[in-house]
Formats: sequence, structure tokens, C-alpha cells
Amino acid sequence: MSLIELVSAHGRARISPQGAQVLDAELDGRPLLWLSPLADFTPGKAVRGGVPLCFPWFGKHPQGLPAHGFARNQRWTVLEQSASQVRLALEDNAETRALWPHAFRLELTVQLDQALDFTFRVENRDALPIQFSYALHSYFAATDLHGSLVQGLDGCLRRELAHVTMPQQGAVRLADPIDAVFELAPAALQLQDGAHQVLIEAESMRSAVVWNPGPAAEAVADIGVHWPEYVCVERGNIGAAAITLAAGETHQASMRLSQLPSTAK
Ligand SMILES: O=P(O)(O)OC[C@H]1O[C@H](O)[C@H](O)[C@@H](O)[C@@H]1O
Repeated sequence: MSLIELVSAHGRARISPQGAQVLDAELDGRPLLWLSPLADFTPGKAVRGGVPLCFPWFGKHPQGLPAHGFARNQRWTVLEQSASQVRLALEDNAETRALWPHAFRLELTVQLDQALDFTFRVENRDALPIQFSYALHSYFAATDLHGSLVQGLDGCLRRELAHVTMPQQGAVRLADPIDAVFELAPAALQLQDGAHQVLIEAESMRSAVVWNPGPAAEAVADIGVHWPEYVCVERGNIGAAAITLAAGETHQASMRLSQLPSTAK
């Protein structure tokens, strides 16, 4: 599949029309995102790394439909492309209707300048209301996973399988395996990896997810021994923040990823 390459004075990014998925990106000479060296590019399969888009549900489906929905496995149409920006769309089709019986149109614009910007739109083209969850599932390149922190979630309810849902205390640490959903989170989060900091700013994406499975991922074919190389900090609208759209309505939200100057002395 031919990839779309974006360049700016600050970096570069590659995007796949499958899933409108940013596969990798570099800002100011540093890798921003992680693409698994074991990624499987078989068409129709989810690609491990970059920024997959989960839609119209997040995580496992109660009836065993594909995890994270179908948007990441579908081929999107490129509507417009310039050196530093691309706009892609996905409309319902026979495959999506078999999984989710609704008429819709998605649009994702990816723009690269000093930051990597995502603008996501969902249009309800159905005659009835639709309800959905979604996430921009960013895999950030990590140099020191165990020392990494996510800041900005102090006091937010943290929901995690096999744990009691409790307010987060202080920064989220990546020292142990984690799969935590914060359905309601503030707009700006910071990922701190040693002296390196990434700013994750969201508009109208009220949820956040922090995920790294730890050594258990050695059994996952497209992660293997590479699990310490990334931290997922995802933004979207999940659970209490799920979106309901009346017929004809549109939801629009955005996420901006940028690097802060290093705090190294
Ligand atoms: O393996 P995938 O379907 O891409 O999902 C990867 C991960 O995505 C999210 O972060 C979820 O919170 C995890 O529970 C899930 O394991």
C-alpha cells in the first residue's frame, strides 16, 4: 500500500490509507511515535504502532466483534493532500454496516508543523441517532519506560480491569504493567520520559487511556520483546464521554502532539 509522506521544517510523518493511520513521525530530529519492528502490514489487519483510530467502539466488544471497531482496518479515501497536510474520509459500506448498522461519514485531517495535529469529524448520516466511542490510540516512542510518567490525571477516576476504580493520585507511573481508562480527563496531558517531554493536547476529547502490558506482551506476535519501547497515551471519548449524535449532526474534536524542550541539564 502506498504511504502518504508529510514534511515540515520541524519533521516528517508517514500515513497509511488503511485506517488513516499515522505510522510514524519525527519532530525536531527525535522519533515521536513508535512503530513495532514486528508490525504486520497484511491488508485489513490492525497495524501495531503509530496512531490507530479506534471507532465506533473502544476495546473488546461484548459480542466478540473486532476489538476497537473497524475504522483502523478499513481503507480510507484520500480527499486532499499537500506537503504538510492530508485529509482522509471513510463512509459506511457493506462491511461496516455488517458490524455496525449505521450510515456515517468520518473525516481525519493530519497536519504537521511544529506539532502533529489531528482533526476528527463524525457525521451521522443515518435517520436515527447514533452512539459511539473512539480513541486516537497513540504509541509514543519511549527510551525509559519504567521511569516514564503521565502528568495531568491527578484526581481523575482511573478504571482498570481487576482493580477498584479509584481517583488517580499524582502522576501515572509506567513502572508496572498498566491498562487504565480515565473516562473524564483534562484537555492537556504530559508524557515525561527521562528529560524528554511530550505535550498531548485535546479539544472535545474528554477521555484518556494509558497502556503498556509489560512482559506479558512477549507473547503478542507484533510486540514481542519490543514492549519496553513504547507508551500508549490515548485520547478520545469513551464510556461516560461516549458521543450521541442526532440524525444529520456532526461531532468534531482534535488532538495536538508536540515536544517540549528537554529538561536535561
Ligand atoms: O491489541 P489491540 O486490539 O490493538 O489493543 C491494544 C490495547 O488497546 C488499548 O490500550 C486497550 O486499553 C488495551 O486493553 C488493549 O490491549
